[in-house]
Amino acid sequence: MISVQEAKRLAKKNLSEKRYEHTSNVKKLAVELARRNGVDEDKAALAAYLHDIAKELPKDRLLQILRENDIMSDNALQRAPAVWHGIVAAILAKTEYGIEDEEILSAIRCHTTGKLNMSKLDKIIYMADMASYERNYPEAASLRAHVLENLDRGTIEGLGMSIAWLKAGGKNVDEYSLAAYAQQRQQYYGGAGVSF
Ligand SMILES: Nc1ncnc2c1ncn2[C@@H]1O[C@H](COP(=O)(O)OP(=O)(O)O)[C@@H](O)[C@H]1O
Repeated sequence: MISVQEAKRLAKKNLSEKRYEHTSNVKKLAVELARRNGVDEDKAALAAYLHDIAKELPKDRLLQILRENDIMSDNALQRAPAVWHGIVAAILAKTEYGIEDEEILSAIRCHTTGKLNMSKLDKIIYMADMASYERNYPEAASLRAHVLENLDRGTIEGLGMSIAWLKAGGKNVDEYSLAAYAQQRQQYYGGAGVSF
């Protein structure tokens, strides 16, 4: 498996300056969240550096990688192209960078959508991406404060906000997000109804 330093170098090499800056901020928040929640900080750093590694690949290249790695494609071809880059990043992490750790691969794979049964690391990368330090939508700072205070509750808030934004923008919401949101709410708040 590659080192954190090597993952950092790969992110720098493969991403534009702006996206590298985002990635670097995701890493900072992910490591802080890992520290606060008893999660391995190196795993968080590795997943953070690699989460967007496929984001700037052209769509036809993403499609090719998904087709060539059907078994690892997590149903991508039935899902919106906007969520492909995380799945492809996990495929590259495994096949090109030798990452076998399923927790790291899962966190990279589901970073745009979440999924059922999210681990702490899945939540950390999902939320570090959504609330990273350069995000400037109005709720970004409070969402970041909330997730730093409580990972489970912050993740429910993040999933809910993302679903609401997508719906308001007339976009289809990935099934994985709807399932994650319903499950996390059920687990955290008990029987409280889901409003989506
Ligand atoms: N849960 C979702 N279901 C469907 N599409 C989504 C979902 N979350 C994000 N998207 C779409 O995927 C795009 C990329 O998401 P993401 O990787 O989180 O963006 P960013 O580049 O800001 O990190 C978003 O702009 C949005 O259109």
